[in-house]
Amino acid sequence: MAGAAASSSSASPSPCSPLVRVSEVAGRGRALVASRRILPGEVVLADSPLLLYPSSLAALSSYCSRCFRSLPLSPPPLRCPSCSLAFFCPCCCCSHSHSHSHPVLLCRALPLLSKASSSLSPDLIPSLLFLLSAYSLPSPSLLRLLSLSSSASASASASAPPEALALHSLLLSSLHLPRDLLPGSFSPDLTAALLARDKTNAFALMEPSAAAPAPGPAPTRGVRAYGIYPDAAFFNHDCLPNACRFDYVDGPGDRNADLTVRALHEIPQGREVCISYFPANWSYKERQTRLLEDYGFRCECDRCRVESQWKENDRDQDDDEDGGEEERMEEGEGAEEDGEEMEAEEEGEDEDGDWDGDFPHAYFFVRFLCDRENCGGTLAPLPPSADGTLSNVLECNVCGRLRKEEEELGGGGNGDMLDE
Ligand SMILES: C[S@@+](CC[C@H](N)C(=O)[O-])C[C@H]1O[C@@H](n2cnc3c(N)ncnc32)[C@H](O)[C@@H]1O
Repeated sequence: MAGAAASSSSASPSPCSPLVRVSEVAGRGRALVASRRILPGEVVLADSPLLLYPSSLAALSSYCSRCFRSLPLSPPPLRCPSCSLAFFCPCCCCSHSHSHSHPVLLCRALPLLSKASSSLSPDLIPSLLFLLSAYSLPSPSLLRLLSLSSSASASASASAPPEALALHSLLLSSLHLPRDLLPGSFSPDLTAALLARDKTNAFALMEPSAAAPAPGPAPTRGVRAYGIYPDAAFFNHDCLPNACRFDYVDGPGDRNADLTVRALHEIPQGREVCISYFPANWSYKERQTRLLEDYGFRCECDRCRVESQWKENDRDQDDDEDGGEEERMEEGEGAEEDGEEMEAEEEGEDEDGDWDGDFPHAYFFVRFLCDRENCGGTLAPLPPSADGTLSNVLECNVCGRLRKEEEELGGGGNGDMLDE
């Protein structure tokens, strides 16, 4: 289960939550560690984005370019008068000055990018949108972005990797961006450093799920935007996380694009708080491949230690049952695990609220993995009430389904669905 105890603390930045502090953990870099006992469902962190950027050019006409809410049909959204490609919510976002809502560099580049897009691989567009957004940041935010970790593989080489050089020259050649619009720091090395931060730290914000989820398989949801969150970027990964993240981008208020991380179960003081960087039902092979390629480390969590001992046949079978491909730190869209098989092998909880035994993920799958077909989300309890009363309702962070927790697990069912 998630989280080695932190070994030593450092003078790292303080996160915006009193529930966690930044600590150095051997072999894992900086980590977020519980500064007190955290209750099931408690909000560990609510973090505002340092940077948000659209996932594609098509997303520009569906989501406000400032707050990334879905654009309403009425009253009509405001089209950016300069680039004509970006839209803004009619009320709150139009009232911001144009340069605040839509940075000049991005605004000037979008028509050029749109024109060039037919001759570019679609895979390059999100990276170009990221670079344009990052190079539009004010210096303190750019420095903050660069202070985040980048995966070992990206930072291992002394010179900028070829993909970064190609993207850098695309900004200059295909887009013909005027030099005077680019910051003085614009360089191939900086482009490479920014791309490495994006790869290691970006969270995907999903397209909205249905307000009242219909029964049956979860519909496939694309990505509306990517965000970099300066404090959430300190969460390390665990294949059996003790927390998971939620976003409510279409919600009310001016912090709609915040990322909220809630505890799945009680977390003792001093324990590292970890999330999963992708759907928890991914196979051992998929997890290890993604973590090595995109995050530069080999996972040695309890679950991986157990699964690394499995016979190849078992693993292949496991791989066949899993599926789905997601980008960045995202949960959802995986295929189902065999819940019945997992239930039969449940293990017990130790005194720290972690699960011991040879098969530590059995309990996790039964209790915290959404069983809706095609979902792959993680379930976390709703936050406790003001007087500390724990909620017995679990919310899925992908399909949004609410499920009432059973008094005891192992009764064969998965609790009552509240929203069917
Ligand atoms: C989003 S950052 C997390 C914060 C990071 N540890 C830091 O020092 O800023 C992701 C990076 O943290 C490290 N990391 C995350 N989870 C890890 C784990 N379970 N084991 C080892 N390293 C991990 C990897 O270097 C990864 O590329």
